Amino acid sequence: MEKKYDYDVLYLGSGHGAFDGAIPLASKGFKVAVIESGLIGGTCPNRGCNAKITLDAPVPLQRQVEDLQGIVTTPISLNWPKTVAHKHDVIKGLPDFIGGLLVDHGVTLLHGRGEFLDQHTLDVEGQHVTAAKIVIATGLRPHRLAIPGSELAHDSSEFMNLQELPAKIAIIGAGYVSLEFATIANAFGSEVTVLMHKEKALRRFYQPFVEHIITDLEKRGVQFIRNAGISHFKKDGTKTTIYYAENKNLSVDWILDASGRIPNVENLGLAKIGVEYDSAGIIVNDHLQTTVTNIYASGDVIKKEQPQLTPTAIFESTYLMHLFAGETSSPIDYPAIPSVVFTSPRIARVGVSVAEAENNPAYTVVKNNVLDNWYRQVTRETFGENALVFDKEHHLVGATEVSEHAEDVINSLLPAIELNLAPEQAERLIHLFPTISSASWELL
Ligand SMILES: Cc1cc2nc3c(=O)[nH]c(=O)nc-3n(C[C@H](O)[C@H](O)[C@H](O)COP(=O)(O)OP(=O)(O)OC[C@H]3O[C@@H](n4cnc5c(N)ncnc54)[C@H](O)[C@@H]3O)c2cc1C
Ligand SMILES: NC(=O)c1ccc[n+]([C@@H]2O[C@H](COP(=O)([O-])OP(=O)(O)OC[C@H]3O[C@@H](n4cnc5c(N)ncnc54)[C@H](O)[C@@H]3O)[C@@H](O)[C@H]2O)c1
Repeated sequence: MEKKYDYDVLYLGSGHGAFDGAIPLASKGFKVAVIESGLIGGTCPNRGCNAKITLDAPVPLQRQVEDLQGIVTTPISLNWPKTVAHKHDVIKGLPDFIGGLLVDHGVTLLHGRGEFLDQHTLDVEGQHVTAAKIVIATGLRPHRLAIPGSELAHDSSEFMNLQELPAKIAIIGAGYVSLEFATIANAFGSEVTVLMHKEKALRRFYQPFVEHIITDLEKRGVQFIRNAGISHFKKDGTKTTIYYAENKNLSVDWILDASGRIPNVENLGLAKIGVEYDSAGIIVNDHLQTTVTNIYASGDVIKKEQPQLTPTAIFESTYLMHLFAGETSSPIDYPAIPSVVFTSPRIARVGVSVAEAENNPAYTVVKNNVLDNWYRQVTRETFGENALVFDKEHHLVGATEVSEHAEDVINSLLPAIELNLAPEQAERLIHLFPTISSASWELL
């Protein structure tokens, strides 16, 4: 260590953008500290992925029972308060577990809000802490609509902690959070209206597949209002009224503002020390280095093209660990990063998008109705489409699927894309049979 500093590496934030790198770095003998103002582990374990997927778990089960009606005769009903309590049981130990891992590997945990005093010093609630290198991993927070009454709306964390599910819910926006939570709230019995900003939902996904999801949710009673043009919210006794379009209004019990997430870059002293950022996040070079040489950024707070997901944050914090340990000096080389929206059916994708491939003669797009595969008849799946993108040598370079098993299909196909497998190499990968993996691999 450079002796003049308290630590070799100091992380601001304790999410996946920090702890996945901090733990192995400390194990290698580096002096490491993590500053956290909230729950250890950040968004994903406490109010993101882990919490959400526990609330979602009964939904695909309900769909499967629907598909197997007659074979399975038990009536199925979903219990919201018990699911929320179960979610709490699943996630409540995670901050202590992750904190324990950090401390057991020699990382110092500093509880409190951190703010830069200079390029090597942070103030943590009055304590001055110095480090040779600092990683900003402060993540995102929910965006709030800038309209009168916006304080009457709630965010995704509040939704996941609702003890009773409101009878009538409006969801603003049509991104990941909106469509996942519309699926959950509808399955648990709420009357849901999604108010879209523009014409399209889930803009990074293949639009014909996204429309299948919307059509399915509409059949289940979810209402979609495109180009809603919301002007304001107003409290109306126990209800809240949403005023939108020209002179239209909608009275609901609860509003979820899912209009996006914005980077935590304010009040960190960044401008004072010369770290550049804008409304999309912190600006970094190809070594995740900010405009100040000893300061790096990791995870969602980075301004980037890659999806702002947990696996991306893990990859970045792991890359920085290797960089700091002197195990690489190369620029970060992102692999193919898959993404999935946990609607039901799910939509998942990886690699070259269908839209890009359809406009580029270097690629061939092969579309499959996944129900043609006998294995999908086992659970009587009712819907599923998939689009595979191949290059001229028939290497798989992209895949998108909408179906109840989309996430497993994309996970199965991922090695073919990332390792650029030639058809004869793909043939050598044998999958357990019969499984969704073997059924997906057959498509190659
Ligand atoms: C509802 C929801 C569902 C999601 N579902 C998925 C999913 O299914 N799959 C997936 O891959 N991704 C999902 N994500 C995204 C995923 O949660 C993030 O990509 C991931 O958590 C990013 O990690 P991070 O470390 O960059 O940021 P975060 O996990 O947000 O961590 C940042 C930490 O920094 C702390 N912090 C901020 N400022 C300061 C300060 N000044 N001082 C001290 N501490 C500070 C915060 O308290 C926070 O703990 C979901 C997100 C949400 C909101
Ligand atoms: N399954 C997953 O992996 C998962 C799940 C949830 C969240 N996430 C992560 O969290 C991030 C944030 O998710 P999100 O759904 O909050 O954001 P998002 O960017 O996916 O969607 C935001 C939506 O709000 C709309 N919008 C923007 N401004 C608006 C306005 N003024 N009025 C009305 N609508 C407006 C946008 O058109 C868009 O439909 C995602 O990008 C993703 O990286 C991932």
